[in-house]
This record gives sequence, C-alpha cells and structure tokens, in this order.
Amino acid sequence: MAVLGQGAAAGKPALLVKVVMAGESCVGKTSIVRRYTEPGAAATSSSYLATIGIDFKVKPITLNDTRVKLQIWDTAGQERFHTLSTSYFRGAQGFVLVYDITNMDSFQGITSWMKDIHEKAGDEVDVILLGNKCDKESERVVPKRKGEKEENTILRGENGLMQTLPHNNSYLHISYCPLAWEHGIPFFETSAKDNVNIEDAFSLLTKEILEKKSHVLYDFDVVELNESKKRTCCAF
Ligand SMILES: Nc1nc2c(ncn2[C@@H]2O[C@H](COP(=O)(O)OP(=O)(O)OP(=O)(O)O)[C@@H](O)[C@H]2O)c(=O)[nH]1
Repeated sequence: MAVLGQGAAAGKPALLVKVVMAGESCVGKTSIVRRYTEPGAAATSSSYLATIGIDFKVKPITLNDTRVKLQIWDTAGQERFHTLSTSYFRGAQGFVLVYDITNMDSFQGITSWMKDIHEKAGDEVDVILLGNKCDKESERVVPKRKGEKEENTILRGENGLMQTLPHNNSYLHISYCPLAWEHGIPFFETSAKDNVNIEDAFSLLTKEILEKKSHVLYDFDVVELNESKKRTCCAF
C-alpha cells in the first residue's frame, strides 16, 4: 500500500474514515492498532496495560489513488467501560471486531458486540472479524475452520444473499469462520505479535467503506484531540 502524499492522489483532499476497535478485554485491540499505526514499535509486551476509557490513532493511507485518513478509535474492552466504549460507536463507518483464539469467552462475546454495533451504528456499517493471537497455536481453543473449498469462499452478500467469490477476489486469503459467515462479514486470523494479516485486514475494511462513499467525509477540518493514557489494570 502506498503512503500518503505519493502518486496521483497527492494534492487531493483526504477522506476521513472513522473505524472503531471492539471486543472483550485483553484480546489485543490496542496491540493491533499499535502494530498497524506504529510499525517500528513493539506491538505486544509481557505486561498487559488495559485501555482506560478511549484512545485513538490516525493512519494516513492511499488506496486506489484515494487518500484516506483512517481515524482508529481503540475502546476499552472491560465491562465497566462498556457504556463509554459503545457510545463511541455512533458515527463510525467501520468496526474491527476482535476475539482471542486462546479465549473462548471472547469468541462467544462476539454476537453481543455485533448487536451493540448494529444498535449504535446501524445495519449498513462495515465490520471485519479478527481472531487474534494466531501465533499461540498451542493454546488455541477456538478452532480455525478453513473453507471446505479453498478456491470458493462463500460469504453472505447484500440483502443476506449467499455469494461465491472467485479465485482472484481479495477475500480468498480469509479463513472461513461460521460466525463471520452467519453475520456476512470478512474474517481474518491475525497476530499483532508477529504482524500477521493486520495490514490486509485494515485495507479490506477501508476498501469496503470506500465503496459506500456517500457515508465518508472529506478531511477539511482537523480537530486536535488529546490521546488518553493507558494504565496498568492493577492501578484500579
Ligand atoms: N502472543 C500474542 N499476544 C498478544 C497479541 N496481541 C496482544 N497480545 C497480548 O495480549 C495482552 C492484551 O493486549 P491488548 O492489546 O492490551 O488488549 P486489549 O484488547 O486492547 O485490552 P483492553 O484494553 O483491556 O480492551 C497484552 O499482554 C499483549 O501483549 C498477539 O497477537 N499475540
């Protein structure tokens, strides 16, 4: 993917896209955002720092000659922040919904998060499902269900209709997940630690959002916001 300011897109105003990270606590939302927005920094660490409230990062990208300023809101997964976190769902164009492949509860919570997303952000919003920590294969409790036919991944399309995607479609490297299929959304297994599928996941989500351009605004006004701090969970 090209960097902002390169190619034919330079000089055109950027589109502002709001994406929200959602999912249970400790699944790796912050690590995924860090991996994507700060490629040089260590995305994971041995000590877990829970997100307190809300945090956000901006990632400028260029996709098919369109400049996009991705505003990525990282919500806190802890139950006590649920009302606050879901209040940021309104106005989002896309969601990265994350579970941890080593934590069955986090996978079972996905249905409830989907409900929150549709209640707060509407039914038209784009969602992508990530099964994170795929580097921890020996601790896996959520099975990875590959598609029955590698060359034909079946997803639910618009109006709930099933569609079979061709060989050259970008969905092809997405694993099959019954839950994603049920909700008609793309699915990747990722590792923030080993940088697996992170960039591809955000690219696909952005591409889907841009296809519904009517919902996207130009970034004429940039609002300066202070980023919140992360604190150790044992501090509270
Ligand atoms: N092995 C491995 N560990 C990861 C991965 N992603 C995150 N972690 C670790 O998992 C723990 C939780 O990661 P966070 O990114 O803080 O999780 P979170 O979902 O933002 O958690 P909340 O802020 O409480 O909502 C940290 O110790 C991370 O280092 C991954 O892909 N692989």
